[in-house]
Amino acid sequence: MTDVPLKLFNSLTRSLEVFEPVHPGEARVYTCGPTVYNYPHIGNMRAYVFADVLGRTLSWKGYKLTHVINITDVGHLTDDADAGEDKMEKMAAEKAQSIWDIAEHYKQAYWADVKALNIRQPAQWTVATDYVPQMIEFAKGIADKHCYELESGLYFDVSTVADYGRLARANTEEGEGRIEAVEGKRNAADFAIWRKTPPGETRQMEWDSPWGKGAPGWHLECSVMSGEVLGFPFDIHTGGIDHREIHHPNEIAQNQAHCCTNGLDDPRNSGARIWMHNNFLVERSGKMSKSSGEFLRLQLLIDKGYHPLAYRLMCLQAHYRSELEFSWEGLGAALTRLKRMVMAFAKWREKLPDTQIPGDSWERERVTRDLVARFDAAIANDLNTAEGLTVLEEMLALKKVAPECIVTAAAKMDSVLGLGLGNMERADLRIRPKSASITEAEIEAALARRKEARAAKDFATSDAIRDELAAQGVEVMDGDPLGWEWKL
Ligand SMILES: Nc1ncnc2c1ncn2[C@@H]1O[C@H](COP(=O)(O)OP(=O)(O)OP(=O)(O)O)[C@@H](O)[C@H]1O
Ligand SMILES: [Zn+2]
Repeated sequence: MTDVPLKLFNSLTRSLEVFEPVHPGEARVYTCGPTVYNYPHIGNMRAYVFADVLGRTLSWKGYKLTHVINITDVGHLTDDADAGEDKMEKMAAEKAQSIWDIAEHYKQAYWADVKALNIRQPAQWTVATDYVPQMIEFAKGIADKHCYELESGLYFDVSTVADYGRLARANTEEGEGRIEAVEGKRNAADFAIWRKTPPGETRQMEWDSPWGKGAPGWHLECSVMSGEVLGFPFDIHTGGIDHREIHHPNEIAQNQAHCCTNGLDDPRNSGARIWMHNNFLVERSGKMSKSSGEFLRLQLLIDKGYHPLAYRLMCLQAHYRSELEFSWEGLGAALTRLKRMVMAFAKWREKLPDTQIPGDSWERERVTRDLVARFDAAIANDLNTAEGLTVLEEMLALKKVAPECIVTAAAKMDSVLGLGLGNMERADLRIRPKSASITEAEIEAALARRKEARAAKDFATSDAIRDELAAQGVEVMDGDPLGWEWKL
């Protein structure tokens, strides 16, 4: 069944590669986590839905997965390169709160979204500020050969490693034109691995180091946390497509320097074998961003009555390497599709015999075996979740198949998709929008009265109830094929 080799798109080579684990039978994955200076927008969450599907796929393929996601609570500047202020310091100043409080609040908010989207818990969440001593050690190890000191910090000289910027395929001479000119920098693309606190200033977060009081650079953080927990080289490093341009090339440069110093002599040792990137969720007006004022949070979707897993499904409908445009209509369509799947699955579940069903029951029938194999081939082809979904739907639409075969095969497919079909009822998908003035219980009570009136052929009362509900924004849907009866 799981014998189709897993192929993944490696951004380093810009090609599909068969996954060959560094450690037989294992898969070690590092995902760049959020900078917890603000709520994540749903675009950010696309990056974690993608990483989650990757992890689930590796588990499906039988690898023992170790997944690490970090929490950045220091060092990420308002520009990915060396320009601007520390995002955390800036927000703390704006809110007149301590950075630690800011970090805690937004980390919890992020975790709430992770849970709502059925993103599995990684083996470890690494928090940047817990690893500062290791970051200093790492920097000390590469400082002599690869770095130089300026007034503002310790800088990495990108000309000291072979083939810098190959991930971005950027022209390093121009440094993409985004890198702030710092007096004394040897190459435009050189970056700070340690930022000194300017004389006369105190930062809320600062540590002593051989280069003076200061804070680690954002790129250093991810090199250190990934190497510490997973060991170089590990299998897969993931992040959003923007990280392909600056953050990950800089991580790679540091990893190369570190690995060479530590006897892993290949000058192109990038730290991770495969680098994978999800494309952006965009709005009609452009890339979604929380730096630009109003932004879409998962909670806003819920407040408007959309189940968060409809957003997960929306992500799965697109390939992770394609841009995905967000629209409310698209989200509504995803919710309807999810409802259909949940209801179809529930129908099969109702038909199950009372006995305990073995998880491998799907292997008994040819049709479910074939469909699981097709699902496997889709997912093994660089995570083609869109096709995986249609295979699942095709199976749920079958007739005259033993229900235990369908239910176990669907549960198996859902272990990759993560839609939670097994523990959802259609009523769970009906969320009352925050703006609604009427409660679900009130709606249900009104509908029960209306049903009685109709049974008694009292159509005047029945119509009056419908009109009352309409006045409160509730649309009664007689004969709704999905059996939803009402919507707000
Ligand atoms: N619109 C988007 N669609 C998909 N992924 C995104 C989008 N914007 C950011 N990401 C990814 O989300 C993850 C978390 O990013 P992070 O917390 O650093 O947010 P950010 O870069 O400060 O956000 P923004 O720049 O949108 O304000 C990263 O992997 C990043 O590449
Ligand atoms: Zn990172």
